Amino acid sequence: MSKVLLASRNRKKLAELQRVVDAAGITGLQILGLDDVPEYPEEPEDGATFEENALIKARSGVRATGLPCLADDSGISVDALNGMPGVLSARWSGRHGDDHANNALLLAQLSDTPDERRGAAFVSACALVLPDGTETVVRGEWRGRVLRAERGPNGFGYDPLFAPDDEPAAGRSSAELTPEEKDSLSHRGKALAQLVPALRELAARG
Ligand SMILES: O=P(O)(O)OP(=O)(O)OP(=O)(O)OC[C@H]1O[C@@H](n2cnc3c(O)ncnc32)[C@H](O)[C@@H]1O
Ligand SMILES: [Mg+2]
Repeated sequence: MSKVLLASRNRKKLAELQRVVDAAGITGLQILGLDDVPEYPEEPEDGATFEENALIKARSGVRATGLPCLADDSGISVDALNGMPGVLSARWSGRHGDDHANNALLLAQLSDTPDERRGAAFVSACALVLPDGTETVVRGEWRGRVLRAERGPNGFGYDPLFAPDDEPAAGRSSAELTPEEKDSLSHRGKALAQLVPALRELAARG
Protein backbone atom coordinates (compact mmCIF):
# COMPACT_ATOMS: atom_id res chain seq x y z
CA MET A 1 0.00 0.00 0.00
CA SER A 2 1.46 3.39 -1.04
CA LYS A 3 1.46 6.15 1.55
CA VAL A 4 1.05 9.88 1.20
CA LEU A 5 1.33 12.35 4.08
CA LEU A 6 -1.04 15.32 4.22
CA ALA A 7 1.11 17.84 6.10
CA SER A 8 -1.76 19.58 7.85
CA ARG A 9 -3.05 20.08 11.39
CA ASN A 10 -6.56 20.59 10.01
CA ARG A 11 -8.67 17.40 10.30
CA LYS A 12 -11.32 18.85 7.97
CA LYS A 13 -8.77 19.10 5.14
CA LEU A 14 -7.82 15.46 5.75
CA ALA A 15 -11.48 14.44 5.47
CA GLU A 16 -11.88 16.44 2.22
CA LEU A 17 -8.78 14.81 0.67
CA GLN A 18 -9.96 11.35 1.69
CA ARG A 19 -13.36 12.00 0.04
CA VAL A 20 -11.73 13.19 -3.20
CA VAL A 21 -9.48 10.10 -3.34
CA ASP A 22 -12.42 7.79 -2.60
CA ALA A 23 -14.67 9.52 -5.15
CA ALA A 24 -11.95 9.11 -7.79
CA GLY A 25 -11.93 5.37 -7.08
CA ILE A 26 -8.26 5.42 -6.07
CA THR A 27 -7.54 2.36 -3.95
CA GLY A 28 -4.17 1.34 -2.53
CA LEU A 29 -3.30 4.80 -1.25
CA GLN A 30 -3.11 5.32 2.50
CA ILE A 31 -3.46 8.98 3.52
CA LEU A 32 -1.59 9.81 6.71
CA GLY A 33 -1.98 12.95 8.81
CA LEU A 34 0.66 14.62 10.99
CA ASP A 35 -0.70 12.66 13.97
CA ASP A 36 0.27 9.41 12.21
CA VAL A 37 4.00 10.19 11.84
CA PRO A 38 6.70 11.03 14.40
CA GLU A 39 6.53 14.69 15.36
CA TYR A 40 8.91 17.02 13.51
CA PRO A 41 9.53 20.76 13.75
CA GLU A 42 7.07 22.53 11.43
CA GLU A 43 8.26 25.62 9.61
CA PRO A 44 6.41 28.93 9.88
CA GLU A 45 3.83 29.52 7.12
CA ASP A 46 5.41 32.86 6.24
CA GLY A 47 5.22 32.79 2.43
CA ALA A 48 3.74 35.72 0.52
CA THR A 49 1.46 33.46 -1.53
CA PHE A 50 -0.69 30.37 -0.98
CA GLU A 51 1.62 28.49 -3.37
CA GLU A 52 4.77 29.33 -1.37
CA ASN A 53 3.13 28.26 1.89
CA ALA A 54 1.87 24.98 0.42
CA LEU A 55 5.42 24.23 -0.77
CA ILE A 56 6.90 25.12 2.65
CA LYS A 57 4.57 22.61 4.33
CA ALA A 58 5.00 19.83 1.76
CA ARG A 59 8.81 20.13 1.51
CA SER A 60 9.29 19.99 5.28
CA GLY A 61 7.05 16.93 5.42
CA VAL A 62 9.17 15.12 2.83
CA ARG A 63 12.42 16.15 4.55
CA ALA A 64 11.21 14.86 7.91
CA THR A 65 9.51 11.63 6.85
CA GLY A 66 10.84 10.63 3.42
CA LEU A 67 7.22 10.09 2.35
CA PRO A 68 5.45 11.66 -0.64
CA CYS A 69 3.82 14.69 0.86
CA LEU A 70 0.78 16.79 0.01
CA ALA A 71 -0.04 20.17 1.57
CA ASP A 72 -2.84 22.69 1.15
CA ASP A 73 -2.59 26.38 1.92
CA SER A 74 -5.84 28.22 1.59
CA GLY A 75 -7.93 31.14 2.66
CA ILE A 76 -10.52 33.71 1.71
CA SER A 77 -9.67 36.79 -0.41
CA VAL A 78 -12.24 39.56 -0.06
CA ASP A 79 -12.48 42.09 -2.91
CA ALA A 80 -13.39 45.01 -0.62
CA LEU A 81 -10.32 44.24 1.54
CA ASN A 82 -7.93 44.19 -1.44
CA GLY A 83 -7.60 40.40 -1.28
CA MET A 84 -7.15 40.09 2.48
CA PRO A 85 -7.32 38.06 4.74
CA GLY A 86 -5.59 35.93 2.05
CA VAL A 87 -2.60 34.04 3.44
CA LEU A 88 -3.45 35.46 6.89
CA SER A 89 -6.90 33.81 6.94
CA ALA A 90 -6.12 31.28 9.68
CA ARG A 91 -4.90 33.99 12.07
CA TRP A 92 -6.91 37.05 10.94
CA SER A 93 -8.19 37.83 14.45
CA GLY A 94 -4.74 37.29 15.93
CA ARG A 95 -5.58 33.88 17.34
CA HIS A 96 -4.51 31.08 14.99
CA GLY A 97 -7.33 28.75 14.05
CA ASP A 98 -10.04 30.56 16.06
CA ASP A 99 -12.78 30.31 13.43
CA HIS A 100 -15.37 32.14 15.49
CA ALA A 101 -13.12 35.16 16.22
CA ASN A 102 -11.91 35.27 12.59
CA ASN A 103 -15.49 35.29 11.28
CA ALA A 104 -16.60 37.93 13.78
CA LEU A 105 -13.75 40.26 12.80
CA LEU A 106 -14.38 39.83 9.07
CA LEU A 107 -18.10 40.60 9.57
CA ALA A 108 -17.29 43.72 11.58
CA GLN A 109 -14.84 44.95 8.94
CA LEU A 110 -17.49 44.56 6.24
CA SER A 111 -20.41 45.96 8.22
CA ASP A 112 -20.62 49.08 6.02
CA THR A 113 -19.90 47.28 2.76
CA PRO A 114 -23.04 47.07 0.58
CA ASP A 115 -24.22 43.80 -0.93
CA GLU A 116 -22.93 44.59 -4.42
CA ARG A 117 -19.37 44.97 -3.12
CA ARG A 118 -19.18 41.83 -0.92
CA GLY A 119 -17.51 39.62 -3.54
CA ALA A 120 -14.83 37.19 -2.39
CA ALA A 121 -12.99 34.05 -3.40
CA PHE A 122 -11.86 31.00 -1.50
CA VAL A 123 -8.43 30.01 -2.80
CA SER A 124 -6.52 26.76 -2.31
CA ALA A 125 -2.99 25.98 -3.42
CA CYS A 126 -2.03 22.32 -3.11
CA ALA A 127 1.56 21.12 -3.41
CA LEU A 128 2.60 17.51 -3.99
CA VAL A 129 6.30 16.90 -3.32
CA LEU A 130 7.88 13.50 -3.92
CA PRO A 131 11.02 12.14 -2.24
CA ASP A 132 12.83 12.32 -5.62
CA GLY A 133 12.32 16.10 -5.57
CA THR A 134 9.45 16.27 -8.06
CA GLU A 135 7.17 19.20 -7.16
CA THR A 136 3.68 19.91 -8.47
CA VAL A 137 1.67 22.94 -7.35
CA VAL A 138 -1.94 23.52 -8.37
CA ARG A 139 -4.56 26.14 -7.51
CA GLY A 140 -8.33 26.25 -7.26
CA GLU A 141 -10.63 29.24 -6.76
CA TRP A 142 -14.29 29.50 -5.70
CA ARG A 143 -16.12 32.80 -6.22
CA GLY A 144 -18.94 33.97 -3.99
CA ARG A 145 -20.08 36.69 -1.58
CA VAL A 146 -19.60 37.34 2.12
CA LEU A 147 -22.92 37.04 3.98
CA ARG A 148 -24.02 39.35 6.83
CA ALA A 149 -24.30 36.57 9.46
CA GLU A 150 -23.09 32.99 9.88
CA ARG A 151 -25.33 30.32 8.39
CA GLY A 152 -25.16 26.52 8.34
CA PRO A 153 -23.58 23.72 10.36
CA ASN A 154 -21.24 22.00 7.87
CA GLY A 155 -17.67 22.62 6.78
CA PHE A 156 -15.27 24.78 8.80
CA GLY A 157 -13.58 28.16 8.94
CA TYR A 158 -15.30 30.84 6.87
CA ASP A 159 -17.84 28.42 5.30
CA PRO A 160 -20.82 29.83 7.28
CA LEU A 161 -20.10 33.32 5.87
CA PHE A 162 -19.56 32.36 2.22
CA ALA A 163 -22.38 32.23 -0.35
CA PRO A 164 -21.03 30.60 -3.54
CA ASP A 165 -21.96 32.18 -6.88
CA ASP A 166 -22.60 28.76 -8.47
CA GLU A 167 -26.16 28.04 -9.52
CA PRO A 168 -26.41 24.66 -7.67
CA ALA A 169 -25.59 26.42 -4.38
CA ALA A 170 -28.03 29.28 -4.94
CA GLY A 171 -29.33 30.80 -1.72
CA ARG A 172 -27.13 28.67 0.53
CA SER A 173 -23.88 29.26 2.39
CA SER A 174 -21.08 26.77 1.82
CA ALA A 175 -21.77 25.49 5.36
CA GLU A 176 -25.27 24.57 4.11
CA LEU A 177 -23.97 22.39 1.27
CA THR A 178 -23.53 18.65 1.68
CA PRO A 179 -19.89 17.51 1.79
CA GLU A 180 -20.27 16.11 -1.74
CA GLU A 181 -21.71 19.39 -3.04
CA LYS A 182 -18.85 21.33 -1.47
CA ASP A 183 -16.25 18.98 -3.00
CA SER A 184 -17.75 19.38 -6.47
CA LEU A 185 -17.64 23.21 -6.37
CA SER A 186 -14.94 24.23 -3.90
CA HIS A 187 -11.49 25.73 -4.31
CA ARG A 188 -9.93 22.65 -2.67
CA GLY A 189 -12.03 20.29 -4.78
CA LYS A 190 -10.82 22.06 -7.94
CA ALA A 191 -7.18 22.06 -6.82
CA LEU A 192 -7.18 18.42 -5.73
CA ALA A 193 -8.92 17.30 -8.93
CA GLN A 194 -5.77 18.39 -10.80
CA LEU A 195 -3.67 16.13 -8.57
CA VAL A 196 -5.85 13.03 -8.99
CA PRO A 197 -3.75 11.63 -11.90
CA ALA A 198 -0.53 12.00 -9.86
CA LEU A 199 -2.16 10.41 -6.80
CA ARG A 200 -3.47 7.56 -8.95
CA GLU A 201 0.05 6.99 -10.23
CA LEU A 202 1.45 6.98 -6.68
CA ALA A 203 -1.13 4.38 -5.69
CA ALA A 204 -0.25 2.22 -8.69
CA ARG A 205 3.42 2.09 -7.65
CA GLY A 206 2.35 -0.05 -4.70
O1 LIG B 1 -1.94 24.88 7.75
P1 LIG B 1 -2.71 23.62 8.04
O2 LIG B 1 -2.12 22.83 9.17
O3 LIG B 1 -2.96 22.81 6.83
O4 LIG B 1 -4.20 24.02 8.57
P2 LIG B 1 -4.82 25.48 8.70
O5 LIG B 1 -6.22 25.31 9.20
O6 LIG B 1 -3.89 26.36 9.49
O7 LIG B 1 -4.92 25.97 7.20
P3 LIG B 1 -4.27 27.24 6.45
O8 LIG B 1 -3.01 27.67 7.12
O9 LIG B 1 -4.22 26.84 5.00
O10 LIG B 1 -5.33 28.36 6.67
C1 LIG B 1 -6.53 28.29 5.98
C2 LIG B 1 -7.60 29.13 6.66
O11 LIG B 1 -8.51 29.55 5.64
C3 LIG B 1 -9.82 29.15 5.92
N1 LIG B 1 -10.29 28.16 4.92
C4 LIG B 1 -9.54 27.44 4.05
N2 LIG B 1 -10.30 26.58 3.35
C5 LIG B 1 -11.55 26.77 3.79
C6 LIG B 1 -12.78 26.17 3.48
O12 LIG B 1 -12.86 25.17 2.61
N3 LIG B 1 -13.86 26.58 4.12
C7 LIG B 1 -13.79 27.56 5.04
N4 LIG B 1 -12.67 28.17 5.42
C8 LIG B 1 -11.55 27.78 4.80
C9 LIG B 1 -9.83 28.50 7.28
O13 LIG B 1 -10.39 29.41 8.19
C10 LIG B 1 -8.37 28.30 7.65
O14 LIG B 1 -8.14 28.76 8.95
MG1 LIG C 1 -1.96 26.82 8.73
